[in-house]
Amino acid sequence: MQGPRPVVLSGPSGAGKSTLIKKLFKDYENIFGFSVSHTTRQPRPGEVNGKDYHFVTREEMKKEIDAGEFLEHAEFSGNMYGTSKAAVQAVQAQNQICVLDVDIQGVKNIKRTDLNPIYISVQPPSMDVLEKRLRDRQTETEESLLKRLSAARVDLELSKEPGLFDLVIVNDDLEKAYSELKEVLLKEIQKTQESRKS
Ligand SMILES: Nc1nc2c(ncn2[C@@H]2O[C@H](COP(=O)(O)OP(=O)(O)O)[C@@H](O)[C@H]2O)c(=O)[nH]1
Ligand SMILES: Nc1ncnc2c1ncn2[C@@H]1O[C@H](COP(=O)(O)OP(=O)(O)O)[C@@H](O)[C@H]1O
Repeated sequence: MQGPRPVVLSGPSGAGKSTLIKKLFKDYENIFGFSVSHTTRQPRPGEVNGKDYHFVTREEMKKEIDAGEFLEHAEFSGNMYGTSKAAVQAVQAQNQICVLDVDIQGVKNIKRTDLNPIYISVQPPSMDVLEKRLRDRQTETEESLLKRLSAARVDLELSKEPGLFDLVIVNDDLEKAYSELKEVLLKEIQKTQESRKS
């Protein structure tokens, strides 16, 4: 039997993807599995290697890309990010719903694969709110923050392409955004819960 459909969450840095994913994983332990990406950026305080990301050097990552080990990869804000085939396979081997957090280039590149996920865009209510949330998060330098805001403008423009996403969630009120996310995933969640009983 085919396993559950994966889920791709995309949208500007600071839109709330990680927050929504963390809520989902807390409420549905064992139903979802995170596709742990590779990145060349530095870990933030609290981030765990192998859990949040595989933190690697540019050389290591390039070597693995050349060896054909990646499903997709992209350059974002001066760093490399990518989804290894192993990251997705590890989740699918557990028969869990695989959740991928990728930028818009990732969305476009995944469309060329046979992954067949549900594509969801998480968007901020406005650029001003996005800037405030990114500043309040206190993870970025001024330079990195400005790069992210400029990438966000491009992202929001490109996201308007008809048919690119199955659902756009505007993350104004967190609980409302989370309900919308759960609703679109309900069928896959139920299927996965059922398969656990048999
Ligand atoms: N294409 C691609 N983008 C990724 C991947 N992992 C993370 N990203 C994206 O890279 C961007 C920056 O991520 P990160 O540095 O964690 O910052 P944050 O989104 O502000 O928390 C976000 O848009 C992520 O969705 C990946 O494996 N592939
Ligand atoms: N609906 C919301 N209202 C207020 N703050 C939010 C909301 N959603 C997320 N945040 C906060 O905004 C910041 C960015 O969210 P985060 O999940 O890190 O975004 P992303 O993973 O998309 O980069 C975090 O500090 C988070 O706590």
